[in-house]
Amino acid sequence: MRFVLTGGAGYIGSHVYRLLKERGHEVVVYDNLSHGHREAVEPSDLRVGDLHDTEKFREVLLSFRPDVVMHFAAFIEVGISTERPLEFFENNTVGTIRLVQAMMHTGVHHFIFSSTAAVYGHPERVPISEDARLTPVNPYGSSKVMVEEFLRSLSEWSSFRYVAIRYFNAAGAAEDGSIGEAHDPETHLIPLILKAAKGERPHITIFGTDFPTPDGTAIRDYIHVTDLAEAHLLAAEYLMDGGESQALNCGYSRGYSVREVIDTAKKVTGREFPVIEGDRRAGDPPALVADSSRMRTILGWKPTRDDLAYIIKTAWNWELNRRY
Ligand SMILES: NC(=O)c1ccc[n+]([C@@H]2O[C@H](COP(=O)([O-])OP(=O)(O)OC[C@H]3O[C@@H](n4cnc5c(N)ncnc54)[C@H](O)[C@@H]3O)[C@@H](O)[C@H]2O)c1
Ligand SMILES: O=c1ccn([C@@H]2O[C@H](COP(=O)(O)OP(=O)(O)O[C@H]3O[C@H](CO)[C@H](O)[C@H](O)[C@H]3O)[C@@H](O)[C@H]2O)c(=O)[nH]1
Repeated sequence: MRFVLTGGAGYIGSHVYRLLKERGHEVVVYDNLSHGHREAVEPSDLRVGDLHDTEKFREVLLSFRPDVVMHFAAFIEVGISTERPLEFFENNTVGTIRLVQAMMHTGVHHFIFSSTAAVYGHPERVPISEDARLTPVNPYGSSKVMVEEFLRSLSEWSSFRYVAIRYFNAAGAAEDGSIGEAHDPETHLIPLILKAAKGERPHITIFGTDFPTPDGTAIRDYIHVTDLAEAHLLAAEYLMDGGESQALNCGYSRGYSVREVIDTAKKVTGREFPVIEGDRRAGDPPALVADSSRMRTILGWKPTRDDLAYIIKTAWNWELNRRY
């Protein structure tokens, strides 16, 4: 198959890029490199361009003629979204509508969208099924819910079809350590713990020890980025086989607390580092765990890396030998 990946020079997109190439597919990455890394992609597969440059994106679609567009490009930092909400609606919501317009005008009708567990806000029940109410609690989550609603309606009234994958917490790195997570600023738990283990940061702070969870710290469903990448390929095959539009959760349906993640990281790295107990981070829900049965049934997704120690081991390998 032929794929265009927006945001393919970023963390998750570059792992999907790698998987698709390994499986023999043809891939073009469209990324403005605002947060991505040139080194993550073969130079001949990279087109540097912005979501808002509709002309340039149309040219890429017309010259490359993809079967499927996978759309990773977005602003991702929840905290920044609460300070600069407009930028998130502009990049994540308006940017996606412009992109889909260009697709429709050039006859490309299959779309995979990077959605997020943040669409659920503070869920009433855990594990969370796709039928749970979408009540985002920050502009980042709202920007993604608006896109999902746009996609749902568009696909009802046109030949456009999509899979929105609601990622839970993507983590880990390619097994060979050649690509991995490199956000700036980095706010995600596992890379921050590993920077403390490496001595690059003085400590790790636990954001909140008074949550209604067994050890008082927040629970998340950490999923290895390569299992997440597999879900994208399955979703593309599903659409190419005529599958209907869907929004699907992607997680292991198993949660770990912040303390459990820190303890596992200490074992995996063999390093001790200071752990500080701090206040809750604004807006953090106590527990986000996916009910991923729909994805397993509809796409036949069978993750093989459901092991927190393995996830941290690959992230540690990357952290010690980072190329970018
Ligand atoms: N990392 C997670 O745990 C997580 C969880 C849920 C959802 N997501 C979603 O997954 C997607 C990828 O996340 P990531 O962690 O790989 O982020 P990332 O920042 O590493 O990658 C995003 C990429 O998009 C590019 N980009 C941003 N705006 C652009 C624009 N206007 N034009 C062209 N390129 C642009 C950036 O340069 C970057 O390479 C995002 O849509 C994010 O919302 C991520
Ligand atoms: O220094 C830190 C960093 C994080 N945490 C805690 O660790 C957990 C995970 O935090 P991350 O920042 O790694 O991830 P989030 O769950 O906050 O958010 C991530 O996953 C969400 C979906 O679950 C969204 O998609 C979001 O974009 C993405 O960043 C949270 O309880 C957070 O409070 C700490 O205790 N200390």
